[in-house]
Amino acid sequence: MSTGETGDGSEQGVLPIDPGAPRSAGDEELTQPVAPPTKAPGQTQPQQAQPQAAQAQPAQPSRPRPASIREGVLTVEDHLEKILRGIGPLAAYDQPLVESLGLPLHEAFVSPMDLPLFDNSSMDGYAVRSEDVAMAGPDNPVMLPVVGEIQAGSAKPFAISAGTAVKIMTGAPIPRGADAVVPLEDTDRGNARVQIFASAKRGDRIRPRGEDVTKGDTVLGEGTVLGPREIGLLAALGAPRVKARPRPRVVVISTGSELREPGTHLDYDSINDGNSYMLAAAVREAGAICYRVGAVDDNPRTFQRVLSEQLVRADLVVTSGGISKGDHDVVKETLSALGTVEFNEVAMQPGKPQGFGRVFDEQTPIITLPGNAVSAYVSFEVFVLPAIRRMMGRTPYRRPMVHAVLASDIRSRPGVRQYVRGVFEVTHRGAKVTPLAGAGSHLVGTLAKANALIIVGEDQTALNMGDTVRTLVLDRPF
Ligand SMILES: Nc1nc2c(c(=O)[nH]1)N[C@H]1C(S)=C(S)[C@@H](COP(=O)(O)OP(=O)(O)OC[C@H]3O[C@@H](n4cnc5c(N)ncnc54)[C@H](O)[C@@H]3O)O[C@H]1N2
Ligand code: MOO
Repeated sequence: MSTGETGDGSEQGVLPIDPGAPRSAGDEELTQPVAPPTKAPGQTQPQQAQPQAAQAQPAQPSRPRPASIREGVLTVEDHLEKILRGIGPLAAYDQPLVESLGLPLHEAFVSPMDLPLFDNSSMDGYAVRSEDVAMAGPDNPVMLPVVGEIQAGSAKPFAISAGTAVKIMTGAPIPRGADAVVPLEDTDRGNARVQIFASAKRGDRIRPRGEDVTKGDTVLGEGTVLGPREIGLLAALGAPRVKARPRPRVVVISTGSELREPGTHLDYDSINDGNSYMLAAAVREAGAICYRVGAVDDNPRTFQRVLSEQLVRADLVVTSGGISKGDHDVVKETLSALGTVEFNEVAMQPGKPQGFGRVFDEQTPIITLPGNAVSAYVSFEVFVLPAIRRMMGRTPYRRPMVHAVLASDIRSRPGVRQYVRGVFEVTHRGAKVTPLAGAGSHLVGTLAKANALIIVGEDQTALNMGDTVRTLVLDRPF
């Protein structure tokens, strides 16, 4: 059995797309214009195109809503759509080549030159005229005077005349008049004169100009995700920079007066700030640049000050904690007052409380995640990862789902989409996923054992051993 990838992870087929990326059916409604890059004082990268503010563009219920979801609760799709509508692709500009690793090429790359750029030798040996060595053999050496030596990088324009040879190194330009190279091993390696013990045909051991790439060829299409091979090719073609959307700069802030920096003293009532490290790593894994801000306490003034200080370097802010129903939910309290961030209950577990909007004059997008570690992780996977990919112009935005056979029963309550931690493996019988025991949103030990999230739909209350289930296989590049 194959692992049956089902394409984009969207449940109902809505795949919002950025204007620069290839389109597929159903994308039109979220196509947005991209403004030219602008630079605010102190910014190191052009700002992202400003799409509609979240509150100005309420999510349109564009697909059937599972019947079991309570009124007033957003579906996962609704919340994701709201985020993707509210966060546009960053404006593309020239990126240093190595920095472009993992970014999609903004426009097709047309080769400005032939590769190889000139006929050159594929071996160390002697450049000759093939007709001069046509009769050469082990018992019938041909003796030729050596009129010079050409190394790779030698600028000397060489030409040979009939009955002569030039010593030549791998990669060096073939002198005019020569049409073959005899390798050193088939000669006596002479310097003034050389004995040649093998014949050579026209073109032997010559790498001809334009053999690999012809000037004017489209060598990399628009949207090609740049890896080491593509970057190597671009450099070989003389491009020190390449046009791509930049890596988004994501500021990660965790909130909670109980949080301490790992490695510092813990009182009986304090815990280590695991989330900001987990989220920072996830941001980086998604291909973005992360600025991890240590934990801030539950004082709204502190939170507001830290947030506003950070915006100068943020294309996106991600917070964890402080958004549920408690008395000291600092993120919700502070940002609700601004009126540009909406907090909702989303029909998912873990990850029920969520928020999204824009903040301050910069109108920087902010995604607020719940504080429970597993909730923060799952929320990142479901909402932040697609947003980062959209900013970079990487499609699909969402991780493709994989079908796998369930190894033990799962029970769920109706009205929420459950993301159950599991272990995915491919056995000789096909793809299999085993749910891990322990559903608590605080269980980071279990989270670290998982490599997959099993999806239980909103209207499903049970998945049984042997069922084929939808699974997000984590950590896989896509
Ligand atoms: N009365 C209700 N209480 C709660 C509800 C509810 O609906 N009614 N929802 C629960 C759910 S579900 C979640 S999820 C959490 C989300 O709460 P917050 O986003 O406000 O998060 P906090 O209260 O700040 O923290 C929750 C939990 O996570 C720990 N935490 C927070 N930050 C970190 C961090 N950076 N590293 C490690 N652990 C962290 C924190 O200590 C708490 O234990 O609310 C439920 N409550
Ligand atoms: O929804 Mo909370 O995220 O279950 O723990």
